[in-house]
Amino acid sequence: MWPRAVIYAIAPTRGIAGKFLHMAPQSSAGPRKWGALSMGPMLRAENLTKRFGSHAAVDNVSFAVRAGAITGFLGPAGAGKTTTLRLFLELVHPTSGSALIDGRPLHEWPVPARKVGAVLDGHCAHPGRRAVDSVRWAARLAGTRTDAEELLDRVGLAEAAGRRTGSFSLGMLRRLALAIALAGDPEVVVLDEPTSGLDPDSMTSVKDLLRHLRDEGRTVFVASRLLAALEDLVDDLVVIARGRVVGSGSAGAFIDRFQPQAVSVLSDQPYALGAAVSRAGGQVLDTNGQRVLIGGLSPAQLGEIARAAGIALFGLTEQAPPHPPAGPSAGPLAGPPVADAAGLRGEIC
Ligand SMILES: Nc1ncnc2c1ncn2[C@@H]1O[C@H](COP(=O)(O)OP(=O)(O)OP(=O)(O)O)[C@@H](O)[C@H]1O
Repeated sequence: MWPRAVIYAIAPTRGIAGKFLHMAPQSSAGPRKWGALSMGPMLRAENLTKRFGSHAAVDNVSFAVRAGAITGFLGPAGAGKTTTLRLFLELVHPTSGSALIDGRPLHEWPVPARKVGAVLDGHCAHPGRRAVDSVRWAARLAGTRTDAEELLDRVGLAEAAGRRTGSFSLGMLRRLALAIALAGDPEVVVLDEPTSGLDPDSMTSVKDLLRHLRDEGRTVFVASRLLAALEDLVDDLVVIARGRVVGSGSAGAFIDRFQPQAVSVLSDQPYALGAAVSRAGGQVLDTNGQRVLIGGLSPAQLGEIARAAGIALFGLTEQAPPHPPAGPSAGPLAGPPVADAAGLRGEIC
């Protein structure tokens, strides 16, 4: 069942490739699947539980992540995303159940760094060491011949390759962490909030890199609280709340299913915005001073259109559909759908 408290917002980003995810059902009345079965899984959680004392951070979770796709792991703060990633990486041990990578626990792979590269936070290099040396070191540990300079170039750190990382910004450290994770030429890349704290250009380049990794045939599993951070990136989604998977499947189908019918925005150029919207095939449903109600476009599309036209948007709000989607598990969306003033962030909670 989708919980009533699914609140969401979508950033002004491009559309999503509609692909499918294979997921092991948790029970007959278990989490919602909105895609069809497809390729075999690369990551699989089976009845996975992790308790900290009496608290189940991850509660009997089962899901699978398709090989060769980018899968988003979406959930609010405290949902159990990081704990699940840590379970796959064997940084914590499950209370029960299993977290398998390509059918085995990570430690059973001869060189784990060649199977999985992971970034859970941006702090992974000695501050006194040069970036290029940290990447070389990681490559040496994994036994690969990775060209550290080329890899740093791929993550946008070519200029900083020779610098000691103690002076790096958060965004640079995140890129460096990604380069270190990729030094083992891994089949699977696991990332926790990889675009958090990055400026828009850095976000775009990190997302482009992740798409390249997918296009190279790697499996990318990326956790985020924000659908906006994933929407234009992921093929599939697994959604977790309060330690339980509440749904999984095609990201496009997820968005379509919960797409509101109208988007309300504030703009100091309402007429120019209306014209741009009409040119793009959307409809201006209503105007009231600076507030414009737009139909037929997602917030993501609207953001793109406004950005392309050089029009600033403020107070973007999604309007819940007047009739909730049909189906036994598609409860009405509760709470105010939110997107912040710039329309750059959204949250599922
Ligand atoms: N080492 C720990 N000891 C006790 N409780 C923990 C520990 N690690 C996580 N938790 C708890 O488990 C729950 C899930 O935490 P987790 O960090 O996995 O969530 P999350 O979805 O990654 O959240 P966020 O998006 O804020 O990082 C939270 O209630 C958290 O407080």
